[in-house]
Amino acid sequence: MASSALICDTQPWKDLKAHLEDVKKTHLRDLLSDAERCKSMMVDFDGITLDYSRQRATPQTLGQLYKLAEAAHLKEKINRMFNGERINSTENRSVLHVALRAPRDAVINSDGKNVVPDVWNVLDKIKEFSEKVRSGSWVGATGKPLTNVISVGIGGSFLGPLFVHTALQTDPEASKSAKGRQLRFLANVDPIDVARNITGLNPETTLVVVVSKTFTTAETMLNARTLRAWISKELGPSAVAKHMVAVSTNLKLVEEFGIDPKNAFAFWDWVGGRYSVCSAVGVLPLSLQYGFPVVEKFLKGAASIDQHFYSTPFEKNIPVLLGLLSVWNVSFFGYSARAILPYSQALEKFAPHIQQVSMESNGKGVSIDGKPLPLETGEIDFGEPGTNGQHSFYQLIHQGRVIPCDFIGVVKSQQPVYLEGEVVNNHDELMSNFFAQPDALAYGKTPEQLQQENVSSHLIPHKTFSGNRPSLSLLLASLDSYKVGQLLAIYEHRVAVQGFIWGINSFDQWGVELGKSLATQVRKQLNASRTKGETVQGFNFSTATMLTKYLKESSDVPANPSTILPQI
Ligand SMILES: O=P(O)(O)OC[C@H]1O[C@](O)(CO)[C@@H](O)[C@@H]1O
Repeated sequence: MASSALICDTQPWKDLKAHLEDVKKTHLRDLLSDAERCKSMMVDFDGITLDYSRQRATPQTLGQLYKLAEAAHLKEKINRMFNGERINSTENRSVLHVALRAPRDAVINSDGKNVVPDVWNVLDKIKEFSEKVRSGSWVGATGKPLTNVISVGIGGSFLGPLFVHTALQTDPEASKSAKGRQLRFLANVDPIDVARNITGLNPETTLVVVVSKTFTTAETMLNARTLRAWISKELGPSAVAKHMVAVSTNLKLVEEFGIDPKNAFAFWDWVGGRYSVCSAVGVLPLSLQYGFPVVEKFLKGAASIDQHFYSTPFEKNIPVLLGLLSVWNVSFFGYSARAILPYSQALEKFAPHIQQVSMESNGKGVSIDGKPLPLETGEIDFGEPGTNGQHSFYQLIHQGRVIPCDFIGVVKSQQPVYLEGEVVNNHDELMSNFFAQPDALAYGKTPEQLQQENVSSHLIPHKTFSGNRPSLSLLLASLDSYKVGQLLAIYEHRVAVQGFIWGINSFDQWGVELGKSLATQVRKQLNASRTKGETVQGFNFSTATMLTKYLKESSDVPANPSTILPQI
């Protein structure tokens, strides 16, 4: 790709900097008194309402952000992504997670080849396999049906599927079809995680799905070897063929591990790990748990947003609006964090997933051409479901630092509870908070209001809320598998929009490599010290001292214990 100007050197960027000073003059509570402005800041699409009227922005800000999008060639970049161009230039790969949820008859090319038939071959294979396992026609080595699944993977091979699983558990249709089945996730290399995962499970009725794009990730491979040993010890080595399957782009390593390639489910290098939940990475374990039809609905939800993102003018395009407003908050206001606050317990794993999608994608220091960036990209994403978060970190959000918030609410509860004699049901109670918090942040409370309430003067400074704190609200009609797919795709594309505007590569992750290679050196040292008694060398004073202490104090841990971890 030809080298291009940094976005911060363009005129629209400079104009926005100047405009910022104007916007800062008006408090959000005054912006909110303009009903016409608020009306123009609401978008409805396919059961989703976005209200961004509580952003510190005016219609003029939006106009200027569209000019910025033009300067960043946003539309062209979106098209290049959908056209399968190799926009992940440092890895020379296309970025085609949208193909994973495209309808069977769609045509999406990578290198001149339509990838959609390959996608559907794997989906059909997953459908067939998961139906066999669920119906009991595929059984374990001792002839028992496999009712439990442990999905072994980390990062993108874990967080997305966990988020979707946690959300689907509360969907009545999905939970009905999951009856009698369990799905667990093993990610951490901490032995506690493997011990917790196998606790209460019988290997005779357990299927292990090893999920790794590369099939080289240290944590996943060690956990996979540990579970292989657990199965072999209990059922004999030949049981592995019936009890272990894999999801990977590296089918050669899958075979070398001892998993029959017939039981491997492929995906492709044009799917980034953190964008892989719609590939076999998520679709296989979720189909085993809920059945393929439920997962197909989830894919259709994501596809509905893909279409919306691709074809809707920016003024009504939810991921584009969200992306532009995030750039506005991060790069102009200098707000470096973003809170993701779903008022839905079913979405408790949404923020952890988006943390990876967003922070691994956009936490970059150079432009896509390799030029050092004079601006910060990405933001610190964190979040918890409301109302739990209100009793935890909201104090800081209300009176401490300014952190733009995403409030996500659901109109119809998945599992309504009504108490006799109470008019406001439990979901109404939850949603009362969803509606109240954004206004509390925006309006705040002035010293004059407190005086009128006869608050003692020494408490007035403590009870004052400055307000003027931006948020946006996403209201979903329900939270079935279709909506979960939509929500996922909205955030995936929002992150891409931010990266496209900042002019970075949102699809590589070189920043995770250095720590991995240093861990390899430490691992070698531990091995040499434990097996040959070699002293610690080649590390700085601090690391050498701590490592030596660790080796000394863990010397009573046997190097090669012959038993598999106890269950806890
Ligand atoms: O699926 P794999 O290849 O095991 O990788 C797991 C994760 O590790 C990372 O490479 C980061 O270390 C992520 O990008 C990826 O999702």
